[in-house]
Amino acid sequence: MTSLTRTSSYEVLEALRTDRALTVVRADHIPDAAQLCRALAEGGIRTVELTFTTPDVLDHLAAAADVPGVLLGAGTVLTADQARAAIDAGARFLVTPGLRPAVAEVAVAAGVPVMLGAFTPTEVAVAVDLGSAAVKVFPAGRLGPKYLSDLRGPYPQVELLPSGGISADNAAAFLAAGATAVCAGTSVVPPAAVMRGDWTEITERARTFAAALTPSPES
Ligand SMILES: O=C[C@H](O)COP(=O)(O)O
Repeated sequence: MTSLTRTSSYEVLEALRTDRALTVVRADHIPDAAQLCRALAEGGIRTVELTFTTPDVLDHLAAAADVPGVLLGAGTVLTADQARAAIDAGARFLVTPGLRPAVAEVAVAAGVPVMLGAFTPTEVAVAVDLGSAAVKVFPAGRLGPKYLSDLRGPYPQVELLPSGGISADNAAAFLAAGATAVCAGTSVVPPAAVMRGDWTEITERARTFAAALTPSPES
């Protein structure tokens, strides 16, 4: 294991409640995962998810797991084997796109926070029952902030993380609708910028996104 430090659900949730954002990296190639994480942190986003759709993601997790000031996790975790491997590589939290009981089982047993994906009210309840620290609502952008506030009605105690189609243009609306934090992928971390190693662009996008999370006093 790269990092001997376990991260509790409390720590992950506190980071998300404070920063109100998580970035999702979904590129076919990452030239330098540590540099990518530094670029995001410099722009004000410290919680980063590297996904299993990226080849060699385990190597990238190991390379960036100990970047200071960054909370790094694994996303698109679909199987128990992937969950175990991600934890061994240093992932401090796991995210799934949908309900994956086997992933939840591994994470809960290892004491690693897991955020299961859900879309319907029934799935949100199942995710909580499976031990999800917070529930990723995916693809939230399709139905918009009102859908998130509708989910909050029966589940005021559930930490919801909308994902899919989130950008600087709609992030504040999702937060106002009750999201604990928003998950942004391509709008903050465009795969093309990652693949060419354009860390300046990534930092700028992170900065713009972070600034959009807090409505201006006039608005
Ligand atoms: O799993 C999360 C998504 O890949 C993020 O989607 P996005 O690129 O629309 O933000």
